[in-house]
Amino acid sequence: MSKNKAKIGVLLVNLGTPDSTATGDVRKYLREFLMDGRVIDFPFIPRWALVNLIIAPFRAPKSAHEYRKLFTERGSPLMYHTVDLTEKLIKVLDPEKYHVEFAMRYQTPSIEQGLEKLNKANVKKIIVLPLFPQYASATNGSVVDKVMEIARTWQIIPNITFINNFVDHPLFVEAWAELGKEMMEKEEYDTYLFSYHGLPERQIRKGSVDGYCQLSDKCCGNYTKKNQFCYRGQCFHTTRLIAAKLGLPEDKVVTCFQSRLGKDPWIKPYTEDLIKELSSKGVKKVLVFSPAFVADCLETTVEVGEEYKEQFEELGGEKWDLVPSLNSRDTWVACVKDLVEENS
Ligand SMILES: C=CC1=C(C)c2cc3[nH]c(cc4nc(cc5[nH]c(cc1n2)c(C)c5CCC(=O)O)C(CCC(=O)O)=C4C)c(C)c3C=C
Ligand SMILES: [Fe+2]
Ligand SMILES: [Fe+2]
Repeated sequence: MSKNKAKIGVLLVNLGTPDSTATGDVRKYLREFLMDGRVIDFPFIPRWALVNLIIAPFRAPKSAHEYRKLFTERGSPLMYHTVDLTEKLIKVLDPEKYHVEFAMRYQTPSIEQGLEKLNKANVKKIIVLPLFPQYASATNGSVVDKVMEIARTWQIIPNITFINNFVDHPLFVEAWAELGKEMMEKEEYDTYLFSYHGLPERQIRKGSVDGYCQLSDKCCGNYTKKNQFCYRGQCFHTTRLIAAKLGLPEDKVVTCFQSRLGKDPWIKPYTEDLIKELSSKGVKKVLVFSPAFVADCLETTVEVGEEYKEQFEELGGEKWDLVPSLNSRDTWVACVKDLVEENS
């Protein structure tokens, strides 16, 4: 390819993380994140009041304490794993064809900074890959919203392709199966628990085609064109694909949802309820997957790896092992490469 030919721009977008574990930085992060109307989908005034009068003042110190357990000498895992993934992707993609940048939906580096770099490089097209395997308005939808808010101010808007979700990409499934297999070679487990980030039920209903999703096993238990964008349906589908790849017995596999915030109903079953149920049935050894995340972060390492583990052990559980996330694992890098190339 000629050196003068315009390249394709690739923007990987992850959620974002506080700049440091200082309470002020955590508060700044929470404010930006939770004031997004796709995350807390209330009208502006009630959202502003909830975030600024309740969540930011009271939650920020508690969250900062949690982030102090998570950060390493390289900083936030969510950030450095995204950096590593980007660097590895640059190495495997054709350098004459692609210009790769990464950004965070909240805080830094911003989507605006990432897009400006691609714009300055005169790319002919931009592929945006939100690093969330299952589509949700609060994550992938919000990335699309932000990219368009910025691009609409440009005089020339190149072609922009958004990758909506990648739950059934074979290399995504393969990467999780490899990780699971590595854990299963060292230990035997009674139960395989798949814990996904939760969402308010109303956000699923708002996106439900013809009222199809009743938040039951009947609708979310199948993956069809009616619920192809239903977050809960996609999570159950992810579990089925990974479990099938690993040959796990169906009656040993459970799916649940973590991180509920506030009093409104979130999608069920809640992870903490399932832990109680499993313990009461005498389950002792659990292998936990968290495939709504592609990098280790607060939600995996601290919430699943420490807090839920503690709950399980207090109820008599013996083993609660968390499968590490995809991070910058080779099969995952190959998956991202393929997603980029097939959308070029
Ligand atoms: C209404 C609140 C929230 C919705 C909806 C929500 C959806 C959602 N989030 C992720 C991924 C991540 N969330 C993370 C942290 C986090 N999430 C919320 C709230 C909602 N998320 C809060 C308040 C926090 C901050 C932490 C805390 O104070 O407990 C993270 C971790 C970031 C890190 O720095 O490590 C991720 C990743 C998804 C995939 C999702 C919808 C499907
Ligand atoms: Fe979240
Ligand atoms: Fe459903």
